Formats: sequence, structure tokens, C-alpha cells
Amino acid sequence: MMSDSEFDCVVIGAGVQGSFTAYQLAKRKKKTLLLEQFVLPHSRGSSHGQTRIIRKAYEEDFYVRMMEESYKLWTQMEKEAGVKLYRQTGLLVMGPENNENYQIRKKTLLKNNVPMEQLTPENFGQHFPNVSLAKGHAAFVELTAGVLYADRTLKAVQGQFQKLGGVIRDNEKVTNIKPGSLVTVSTSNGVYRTKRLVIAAGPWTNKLLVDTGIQLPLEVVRINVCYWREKVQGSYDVKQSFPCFLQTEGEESSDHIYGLPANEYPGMVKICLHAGSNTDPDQRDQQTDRSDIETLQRFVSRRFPGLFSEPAVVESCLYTVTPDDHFVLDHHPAYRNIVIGAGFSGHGFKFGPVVGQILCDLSLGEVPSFDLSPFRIRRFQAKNKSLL
Ligand SMILES: Cc1cc2nc3c(=O)[nH]c(=O)nc-3n(C[C@H](O)[C@H](O)[C@H](O)COP(=O)(O)OP(=O)(O)OC[C@H]3O[C@@H](n4cnc5c(N)ncnc54)[C@H](O)[C@@H]3O)c2cc1C
Ligand SMILES: O=C(O)[C@@H]1CCCC=N1
Repeated sequence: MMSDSEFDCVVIGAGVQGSFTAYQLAKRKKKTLLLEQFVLPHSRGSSHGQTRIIRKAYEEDFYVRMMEESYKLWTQMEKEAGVKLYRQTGLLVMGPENNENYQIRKKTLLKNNVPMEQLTPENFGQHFPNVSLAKGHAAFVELTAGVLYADRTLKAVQGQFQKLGGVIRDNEKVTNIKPGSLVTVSTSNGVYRTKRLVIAAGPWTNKLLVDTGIQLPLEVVRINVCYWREKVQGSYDVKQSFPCFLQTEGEESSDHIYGLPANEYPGMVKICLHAGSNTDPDQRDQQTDRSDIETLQRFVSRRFPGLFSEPAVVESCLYTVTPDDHFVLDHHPAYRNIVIGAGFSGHGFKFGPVVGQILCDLSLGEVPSFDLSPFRIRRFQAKNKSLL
């Protein structure tokens, strides 16, 4: 019989990845504790806000395959929790016709039979009268892409976890990890012992890993989340079937620009640059760089003539970025009973259900159904031995 402070598994971090992992562990009848440093819900990490894009438009086949499973698991969670988490809107992908990144993405979708519609510069305006396609650019629509409701997801997954007997302790910061066959986890409120630990701490990952003797090559980046007001309300609204969009590269920036239809704030479209400035997650609001906003203003005024080119609302969110933009899903190199899910590099939300399954499999010593070589920690070792 385990005491109240002993668990089969402790998960650190109640963002999207930690919450789905804890849910999977509880589903497999493991006594699981989910620890969160802030009072839930909170907006200090990477998973807050109302919406995220779900798509299969990736360059790599392995992400497309993971998304096939993820879509099924999103539907399953919607049914189990009785809430709508996904809305199909399509994803408009635009990029320079001859750009490698744009072309590979298109080919990967075609190869994997993802439903899509290719547009021409001639018919683009009929489909999207309020968007101006740049000269020399091409476009297609990934039809099954859409919007995920983020805050609602966290509430649903954490609720299902608790229904399965899982314990959430929020406002409880992990202050020390002592590895061992039973890992000792000290928090601001107590001490727990667990057979297995999953670290899903988002931007705080390296702060926690110090105790376990490693550091990963992760950069924490602050993103200015900008909302742009419509000149005529409804022109880019989710209810009018305006899609999510992705501009792979353009005159304004070599970084991607992406957006979601007006949804959370009536009459405002979310458009962001997929880049920002480095920050310490505990000092996020001291990072005030707004150079990305100037890039976005140029983009909005050229490509979205129906929006005012001054953001009406600017919020903050954090990315935790790896050197190759691929995730870390692996065992700790020195301690097999510690599993790490990190470095989601600004595109991990849509994978939440499948990441939860993978981290749970790894933690229980089971073989995940995906090839995890792109996500192994040793890929960094080969490049820079001093990082580990
Ligand atoms: C602006 C923006 C737009 C994005 N758009 C998309 C998109 O369209 N589609 C998509 O798929 N993805 C998108 N992403 C990426 C996606 O949101 C992230 O990849 C995902 O939310 C990462 O989740 P996480 O659980 O790893 O991190 P987090 O959500 O940050 O969760 C980590 C949690 O760990 C907790 N924690 C840390 N340290 C401790 C400690 N010591 N003790 C206790 N708790 C601790 C933190 O408080 C936090 O709650 C976007 C991200 C941003 C910022
Ligand atoms: O993951 C996503 O879909 C978004 C859009 C592209 C850049 C990052 N996040």
C-alpha cells in the first residue's frame, strides 16, 4: 500500500504536454500526481490562450504520421469530455512558388494523401477576396486543418485525469529532484517519492534538469501574440469559414508568419511571427522587444488589406526552441525512470494527445508506436558534447 506521498508516477508541468501525459498514465491505472507551479489556469508558459492551429502541413513525413494518430486522439478526447476542441477551417499555405520549404511541404501532403486544394494566382482572389497573394507566390489549402481550443483543452484533459483518480497539485513549485530507483521530488509544499518522473516543464525545463546533471540546448523565446482589427467586422471570421494561414517566407520576413481567423476577440484576427527574442521565463515581461511587430505591420498592410495595420491587442507566450526545431521525447541519459518531454519549438500543441501517449509509453518502459530517433537527446550530443 502506497502512502499519500508515494506515486507510481509524478508529472511536472500542467501545460498541454504534461496534462495529456498524466491523463494517459492515469488511464493505464497508474497512481499519478501532476504538479504545477502556478495556480491553474495560468498564462505564464506556452499552452494558454484560446486557440492553436492543427494541421498536417509539415515538411517531414514523421510529423504527418504522428498527426494522423493525434487527430484520432483529439476526437476521442472530445467524446470523452463532451466538449468541442477542434473546428475545421482549413489552412491556407502561401509561399514563394520556387521556395524549397513551400514545395517540400506541398509534396509531403500530396505523398501522404492529405486532402488539399491547389490554388492559382488567377483563382486565388475568388477564394480569398480579402487576402492579397504576393507576386511570384503560390498557394494551397489543407482542407482538414483547423483551430484547436487551447484553454478548453487543458480544462478538459485535466478534468478527465481527475475523473480517473489522478491528483493535481497546483501552486506547488518543484524545487528539487533527487534521482534514484525511487525519485524524490521536493516542492514548495512537500516531498514526494515516485517510481517514475516525467518532466514536461516547458520553458523551465533546464532550470529543473540542473538537479539531474544535464542541460539541453533549449532557447526560451518570447512571442508577441498580436490581434489585428477588421475594417469591416466579419471579413476574416471563423463563422464565415475564413481559414487559418501560414506564409512560409515572404518579402517581409524569412521567418514564417501565421494566423487564425477572428474568434476569441470579436472582429480581431490573430497574426504572429514565428520568431521572437530570448528571455528567462521568470523575467518574461522584462523582455519588451517589438521588432517583430514592425515586420508584421508590413505584412498586414500588404497582404491583409481588410485589417488595420496596428495591432489592437498584444499578448505574450513562450516558445522553447531546439536547434533543429524538433521535440525532445526521451529518457534522461543517466536515469531511465526520468522521461523528458520538451523543446516543442512553437508547434507542439496539436501533438499534445500523441505526445502524452509517447511520454507515458516511455515512462512505463513500453515501446512507442513511432520512431523516436528525430526526438532523441543524443542528436545534440553528436553536435556538441559539452551540452550534456
Ligand atoms: C504564440 C504561440 C502560438 C503557438 N501556436 C501553435 C499552433 O498554432 N499550433 C501548435 O500546434 N502549437 C502552437 N504553439 C506551441 C504550443 O503551444 C507549445 O508547443 C505547447 O503549448 C508546449 O506545451 P508544454 O506543456 O511543453 O509547455 P507549457 O505549457 O509551458 O507547460 C509547462 C508547465 O510546467 C510548469 N512548470 C515549470 N516548472 C515547474 C516547476 N518547477 N514546478 C511545477 N511546475 C512547473 C509551468 O508552469 C507550465 O505550466 C504556439 C505557442 C505559442 C507561444
Ligand atoms: O504549429 C503551428 O501550426 C503554428 C503555425 C506555424 C508556426 C508555428 N506554429
